[in-house]
Amino acid sequence: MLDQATICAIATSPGMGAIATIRLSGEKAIEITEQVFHSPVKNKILASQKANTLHVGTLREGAEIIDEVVVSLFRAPNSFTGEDVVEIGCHGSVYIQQRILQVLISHGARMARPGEFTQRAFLNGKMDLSQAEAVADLIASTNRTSQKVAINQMRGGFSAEISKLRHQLLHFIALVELELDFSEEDVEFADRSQLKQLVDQIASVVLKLKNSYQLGNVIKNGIPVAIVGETNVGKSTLLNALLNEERAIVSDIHGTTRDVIEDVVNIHGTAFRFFDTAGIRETSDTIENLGIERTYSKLEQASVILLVVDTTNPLLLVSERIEKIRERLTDQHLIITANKVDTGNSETIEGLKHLHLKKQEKLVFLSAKNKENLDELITKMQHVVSLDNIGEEDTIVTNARHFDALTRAYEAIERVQSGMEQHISGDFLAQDIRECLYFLGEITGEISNDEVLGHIFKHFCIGK
Ligand SMILES: Nc1nc2c(c(=O)[nH]1)N(C=O)[C@@H](CNc1ccc(C(=O)N[C@@H](CCC(=O)O)C(=O)O)cc1)CN2
Ligand SMILES: Nc1nc2c(ncn2[C@@H]2O[C@H](COP(=O)(O)OP(=O)(O)OP(=O)(O)O)[C@@H](O)[C@H]2O)c(=O)[nH]1
Ligand SMILES: [K+]
Ligand SMILES: [Mg+2]
Repeated sequence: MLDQATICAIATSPGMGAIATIRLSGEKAIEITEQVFHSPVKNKILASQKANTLHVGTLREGAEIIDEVVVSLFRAPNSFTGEDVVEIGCHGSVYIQQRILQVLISHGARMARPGEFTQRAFLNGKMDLSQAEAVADLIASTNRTSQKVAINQMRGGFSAEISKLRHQLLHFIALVELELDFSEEDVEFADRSQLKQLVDQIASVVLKLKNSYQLGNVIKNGIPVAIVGETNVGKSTLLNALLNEERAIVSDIHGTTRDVIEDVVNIHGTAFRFFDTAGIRETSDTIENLGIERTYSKLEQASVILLVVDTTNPLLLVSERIEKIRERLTDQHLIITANKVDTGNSETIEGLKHLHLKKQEKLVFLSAKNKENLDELITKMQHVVSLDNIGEEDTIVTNARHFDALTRAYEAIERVQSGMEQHISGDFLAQDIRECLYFLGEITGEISNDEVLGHIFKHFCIGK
């Protein structure tokens, strides 16, 4: 339900910058501003100004001037929210911004809830729900890839795909219903092989979208990289070097790291989520063993494994460690990171150079302590999981809610597919198709309720 109140909020980051923007939206946006704004132009009335115009003047409380401001006018339905919108550009002082908010509220506006401007844009049909959600993703984007995916979704890329699917599903229902109409005359009107082709095509698109979430999750949360190896090989030193920060404790004591240490860093536009882990060794220490168990579980969860080996150790030992980890991997990429080349054993280094690498494997020699050759490691990590080839047109699902809906839509489609194999009658097929439509409608917000909407918009920032 859309309430009629005129809402206001600071749209810019509080306490930062020379200029701040306060935004009002609603029927009384212009009227309320009128009462506190004074133009130096004689007899200028905001109410009679054209849409999309700017006006310089003073913002006052009674006779007192609070600030010199620029006011921008947008008129319904041509605004971000679809309502009358006024933006007040004032000076960046937190005190001034608060005073202006107070004076607007005392003239009848109320504070906007988090995400309420975007929620109104959705309720007024300016955008669908997945586009509104992309606004939040865009604000939170930290690199080129997450920005690209969010802007594509905000501009309706995902919505267009869903809408295409909806049309195909409706076409399917129409064909099936045609068949039903003629069934008494025993005519098989809808060519079932054509129907089958249509449903298979829909299923493959839904599956593609659903599966893109694996990549979408990586884009949103960073590529998971586990740093593993024996104790004291320099895993924590490597983490610190990659983060450029003394994040983990480094010492020459074996078993220094006990728990998983996690941090995200943006390297040349790609977010990596690193996990420094407890060194693997035989030990009777209970806590350390719990830590080692966590190391193994991170090994499973990561897409890239940095296996750190210590080149000051004998070749045989190092080779044995590599083999042990290889045995445990499924489809993760392995980068064997031969550390401590500054004091390394030359026989070990030579031997490693001749190590036979499998398809998903790479080898890099470096010194974590001296930050020597880190660039080569970074380059190799980027090659391993290249996100650069995400095209402008590719739709990538990054939102758990969408993934959930797609999963259920796909289940419904699978029921249609198996129903067709069993020559089930058209009205049962149509029922599952309608269910599929329902779940797709949840993504765009055609199907929604206050609870779902409340949950989505409360995670937005205030002023958005
Ligand atoms: N000052 C300001 N900057 C901003 C926003 C804003 O609301 N105000 N935005 C807020 O997110 C973003 C830009 N998005 C916007 C999207 C639509 C409209 C808008 O007024 N659309 C109307 C009118 C279009 C027209 O005049 O051609 C419309 O769609 O009908 C404004 C901003 C980022 N920068
Ligand atoms: N010479 C040299 N020493 C290094 C290098 N990298 C790490 N070290 C040293 O190796 C020792 C162990 O380093 P850590 O980073 O704590 O090793 P770890 O693998 O995290 O150890 P655990 O957490 O105990 O498993 C420290 O004394 C580091 O200074 C390197 O590239 N060269
Ligand atoms: K250590
Ligand atoms: Mg450590």
